Amino acid sequence: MIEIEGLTKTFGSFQAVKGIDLTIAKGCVFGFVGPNGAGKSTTMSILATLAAPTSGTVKVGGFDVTQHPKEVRKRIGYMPDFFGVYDQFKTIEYLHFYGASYGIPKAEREELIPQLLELVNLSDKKDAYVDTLSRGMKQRLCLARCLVHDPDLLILDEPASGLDPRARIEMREILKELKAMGKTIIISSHILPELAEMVDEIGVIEHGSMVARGNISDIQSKLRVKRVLYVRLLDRLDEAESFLRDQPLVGRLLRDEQGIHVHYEGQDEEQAALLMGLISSGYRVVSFSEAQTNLEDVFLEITKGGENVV
Ligand SMILES: Nc1ncnc2c1ncn2[C@@H]1O[C@H](COP(=O)(O)OP(=O)(O)OP(=O)(O)O)[C@@H](O)[C@H]1O
Repeated sequence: MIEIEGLTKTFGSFQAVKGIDLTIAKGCVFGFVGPNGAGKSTTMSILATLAAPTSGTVKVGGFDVTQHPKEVRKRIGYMPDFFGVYDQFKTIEYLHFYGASYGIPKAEREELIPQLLELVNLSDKKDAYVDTLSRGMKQRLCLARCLVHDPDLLILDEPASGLDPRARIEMREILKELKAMGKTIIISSHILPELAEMVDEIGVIEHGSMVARGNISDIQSKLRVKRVLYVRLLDRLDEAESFLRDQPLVGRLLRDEQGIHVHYEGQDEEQAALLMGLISSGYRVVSFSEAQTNLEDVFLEITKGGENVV
């Protein structure tokens, strides 16, 4: 659905995008993650035909964004990070306005728009003025607007930003439905955990370069992000702590009342040996488990200085 090769974009002497290659298959939900100013919006606006590449090629559904922008526009729905919503419209009028702009006949719109409102959970707000909607509702309305012409690809720039947890869950559920309808979705965020729950794959961009790409667990293992083990003991915590400190591959230790968090660089084999060592030394281990690696840590690890190129 998306083929990007050697994409660069410069503004004056500043290079915002520095040679990105990216292929996204049809039906994939792809998360584009990176800190503020990394180049996500620039790349997405090029995909949406609103900015021209400085060099490289970008194709959507086989059509080049520079040579065939109209063909590309038919196939995409673009939700920018800042959008206007024409406050004087009611929700339903707003969607009719966009539908008409795409040349959809009135009779067709009469059928389509209630379905779209249903999809984004705004049926009960159809007669509300747009300026009375909450931020989450406006985001969902904007998503419905992107869908009026039934595009194959959705380009969503930070659709969850500024939403409370409940509104984020709603957005995630809608994206799931869109995926089930066969849409390809590229979605950006500067918060990795926010995306992790919604996407099949992620690409991490920093300073205009793609520094990592894959599914979350691939990226974690490629970066060999340290495991964090939690060892809960019945007693002798002080002794266990110094025992653990002397073991190979053990990093930072953090104590709480019942146990010890162990930053550990070993793999499964070594981890099993560590547990055997504790038990054979007489420590009464209640539990020995791998704590979930914090995605925020993974993200910081990937983007520190842009040197961890995967
Ligand atoms: N029209 C422009 N003129 C000059 N510089 C620009 C322009 N648009 C973007 N930039 C610069 O390009 C870089 C990338 O910006 P971009 O908006 O793509 O980042 P982003 O990853 O989307 O960040 P954010 O999460 O803050 O939206 C930034 O340093 C930005 O200041």
